[in-house]
Amino acid sequence: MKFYTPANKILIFIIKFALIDIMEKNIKKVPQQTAEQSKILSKPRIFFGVLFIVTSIILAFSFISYLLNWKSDQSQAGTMLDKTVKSSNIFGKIGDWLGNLFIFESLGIAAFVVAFLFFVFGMMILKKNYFKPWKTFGHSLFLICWVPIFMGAITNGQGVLSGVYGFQIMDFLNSVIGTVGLWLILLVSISLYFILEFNLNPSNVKSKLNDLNDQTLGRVKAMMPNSSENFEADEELQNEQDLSIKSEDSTINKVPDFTPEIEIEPIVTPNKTSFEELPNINVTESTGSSIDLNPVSKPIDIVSPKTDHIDFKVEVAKTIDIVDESDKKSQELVDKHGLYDHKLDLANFQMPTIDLLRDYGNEEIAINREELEENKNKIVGLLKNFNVGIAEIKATVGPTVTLYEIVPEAGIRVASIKKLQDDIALNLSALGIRIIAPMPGKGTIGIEVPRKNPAMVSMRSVIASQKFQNTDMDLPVVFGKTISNEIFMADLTKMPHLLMAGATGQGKSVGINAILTSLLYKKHPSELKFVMVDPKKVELSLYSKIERHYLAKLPDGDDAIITDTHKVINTLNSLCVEMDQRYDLLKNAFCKNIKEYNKKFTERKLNPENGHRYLPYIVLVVDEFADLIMTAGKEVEIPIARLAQLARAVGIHLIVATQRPSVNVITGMIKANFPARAAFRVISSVDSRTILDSPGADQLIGKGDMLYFNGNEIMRLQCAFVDTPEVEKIAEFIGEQKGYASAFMLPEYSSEETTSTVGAFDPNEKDVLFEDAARIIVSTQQGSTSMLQRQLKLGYNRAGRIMDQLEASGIVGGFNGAKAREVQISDLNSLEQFLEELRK
Ligand SMILES: Nc1ncnc2c1ncn2[C@@H]1O[C@H](COP(=O)(O)OP(=O)(O)OP(=O)(O)O)[C@@H](O)[C@H]1O
Repeated sequence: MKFYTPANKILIFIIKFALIDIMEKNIKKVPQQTAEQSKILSKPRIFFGVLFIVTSIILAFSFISYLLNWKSDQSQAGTMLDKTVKSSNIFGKIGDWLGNLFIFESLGIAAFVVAFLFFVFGMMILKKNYFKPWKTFGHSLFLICWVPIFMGAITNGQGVLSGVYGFQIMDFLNSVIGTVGLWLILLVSISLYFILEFNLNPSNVKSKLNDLNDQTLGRVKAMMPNSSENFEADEELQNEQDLSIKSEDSTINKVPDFTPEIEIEPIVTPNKTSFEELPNINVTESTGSSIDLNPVSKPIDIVSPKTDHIDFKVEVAKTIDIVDESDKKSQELVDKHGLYDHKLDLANFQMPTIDLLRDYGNEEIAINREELEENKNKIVGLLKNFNVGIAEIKATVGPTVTLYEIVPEAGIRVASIKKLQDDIALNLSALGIRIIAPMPGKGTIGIEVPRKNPAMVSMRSVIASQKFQNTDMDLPVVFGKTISNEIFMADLTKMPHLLMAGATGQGKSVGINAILTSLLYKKHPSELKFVMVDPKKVELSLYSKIERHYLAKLPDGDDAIITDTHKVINTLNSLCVEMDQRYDLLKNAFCKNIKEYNKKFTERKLNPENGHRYLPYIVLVVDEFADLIMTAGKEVEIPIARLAQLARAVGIHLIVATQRPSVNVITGMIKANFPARAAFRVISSVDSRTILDSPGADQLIGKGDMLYFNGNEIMRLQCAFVDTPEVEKIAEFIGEQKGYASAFMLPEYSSEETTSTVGAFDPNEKDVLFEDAARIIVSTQQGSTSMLQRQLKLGYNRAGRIMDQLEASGIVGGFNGAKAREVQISDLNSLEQFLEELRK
């Protein structure tokens, strides 16, 4: 079968041209370009645009004509130059040739898709963006592949509907997999296509049908009288409308007994709510006219038929128009450039694949009936010995723990069962017995008994689960499975910070890796950055490979993974600066949180020239917090507490882990701001109380057995297991892909001791960019080195030197801690005079 048929060549040419056009569009995202400029079409564009559209029309009509006459015309092959032979095609022999080429010899009726592509392409060249290029080409390609084979299967190659291409592939498939297989492929592929492309699944279709139903019902209801009062009113209205039809030349204002028909545009609901308290005013929905929402709009007079013609004036507040104006601008930008795509810099970035995670294979929960029966008998027997009668007992088998739920007989006190925890543990001779009395929301008492042969919960199984794959959480963190074997996930943005504790060797590092892995599997590098603090130096070092993709660091930081306590202090303070800057951006954009802000930015409602940028989430991971507190104390505690208190709205979240959850490490200030806690096995019940405010973590069995407290209730989970080689593979997979030029730069922060006193200003030694920098600083009124870095594309050291010179010359004030320096000159005119003076 020939691949390079003329039809295919044309298709390839179209795709190439489309790619060039799309790339051109992306490159041309220059904000200064005005809407007018972009609308002007160059002559070649007009020529080629029209050429493509005309070609598409010729193709389409030739194809239609060919389909009607192909039998009689096919015998004329090779008579192109013979004037005596006439063709019945609307475009003569050329039309006939085109039809033969595209329909008979290649694609069958799918040739119309080619004609359509010519049309789309012509439209794109003329900058009429009615079609989304990628989607259109995607759909077209699918149809070009699928339709001929399908037609071939239906017609069995008879006629021209399948074309040679369709028939040959159908024939080949038929011989390889048989007719049933062929139909199966066709049906599965078209179903998949609809499901994936149009998100058609039964629930979706059902909800869409429901919506449609609701809308229709709503409309019908709106037309129906819903009370006798309304009914009467409607009758009156009907009478009055009849009247109004009779007196055709009367107007609303002139005729008192006339109820106006007002069509409310979709944004203004034809509301009963705003009008129903007014007696006898009927507002009906109709088509044709609309309320003018312009500020100059005439007041609308609504005349009530019953109340002696009291004028009711509705005026539209002018502010609506202001919003409309800015919305219009952003809409224009969106129409021109599309929505802002934060992934564009790393558009080809591939998310890690599931096969990077190991399949451990032993995840089936094998129910050992003997063990269950034995434990049940022991529990019942023991409770009986202590005169605790049981009405019912039920067991739920989880990966590591079996939960026995008992309903005690009437009159038994819960406290008396709780007291028996140690006795039950002794009797079952098992570690890790936990009694939950009562089980929240269940009316039972739970006894968790560890299983003799626990099942492994692998990271692979939880990442591959539908629950994780289909989640719409902003920062989904999958911990593992609950004791009823359900996958447990939580949204880090809702936590909003997580405190983890666990004695050494109990699964804390695996837990951190599980959290990081789940985020890496869901978030694009443009959406998420990690700040990693690892005083132990070995736990998080694996992640250094993803520095240019996912890590954030200080401008002068050598390693993105911070191991030095002094640098930790600077980084935490720098995060506080980032937090403050983000709050300023949110304030200027009138947004309450990062989600709203990023949405506005994506919709091009925020101007990057005013400092706005797409804000990735930042997750700070501290592996050994106790060590930091011991070496740096308050210097670390204060910024951590500040971040924990304030940073959630601006997308900065903290995960702090410690081996020793003692009160001098997890102070009241820290604890109060970390509602979500995860506890692996700890040494004593005092530690358990420090981390969870209740005992229990000391009763865990280790190896990822954990308790998770979400602020309300404590849940027992089995943490998913992800081994170091798996994390290494994921980091390698990401690290090998194209990344950003460097790690995400946090704002500079230098502690007071590190900023040297700035000497006297020497005009001869000033940097060549000194004046430009001064203009930027004065025009923005922000004395920030990182802004200079960004605007002038400088390294940190040079920008810092220029800032020192600006300070020495008196243009900016001294170093101001976490805040930007004060700018001493208020406008550009004064600055120019000042620079003139300096030049003398
Ligand atoms: N979720 C889990 N499932 C199965 N086994 C686990 C799980 N988590 C941890 N383990 C086992 O426990 C061992 C120790 O885990 P991990 O390294 O996470 O401990 P740790 O608490 O971080 O210790 P340290 O603080 O000393 O680093 C692992 O090597 C593994 O064998």
